Amino acid sequence: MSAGGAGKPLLLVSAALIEDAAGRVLLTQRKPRAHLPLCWEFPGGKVEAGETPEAALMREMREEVGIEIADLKPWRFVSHDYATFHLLMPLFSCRIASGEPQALDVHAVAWFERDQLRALDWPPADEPLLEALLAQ
Ligand SMILES: Nc1nc2c([nH]c(=O)n2[C@H]2C[C@H](O)[C@@H](COP(=O)(O)OP(=O)(O)OP(=O)(O)O)O2)c(=O)[nH]1
Repeated sequence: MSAGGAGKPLLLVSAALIEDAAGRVLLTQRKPRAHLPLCWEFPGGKVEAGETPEAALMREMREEVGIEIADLKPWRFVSHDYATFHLLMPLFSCRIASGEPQALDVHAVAWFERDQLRALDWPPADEPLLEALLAQ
């Protein structure tokens, strides 16, 4: 990670840490032609102009996986330098208030056991989040 990066756009993305009663984690898989193709990641997306990070996450969860979320609490964030932009991504812990996750605008959606998480392909920015999650 670099502390420089002058001139690169800052991208603000909100993401969700959603666990079920058994401790499984809900992840989405990126599309084959997206940046970081087919990586598994915390569901979420870009915060649009005029939106709060929380409102953006609620919208993205509706659009991408068809669920309503509640009890959003800031959990961790990452600040990661990608080649063409700098990512600032708050990860909110939250719960599903209604709906069953479906792959509406993602390649796939699935629940994973904690011991399955390390074997997945993740975006590089997510490494510290994964470690924090597995450490708790
Ligand atoms: N949702 C999410 N994005 C992540 C994670 N880790 C990570 O590096 N990213 C990056 C990948 C993308 O470059 C960026 C999210 O942008 P995106 O293009 O997928 O967001 P979006 O859903 O708003 O997409 P779009 O409407 O522009 O197609 O953040 C993560 O855990 N979850």
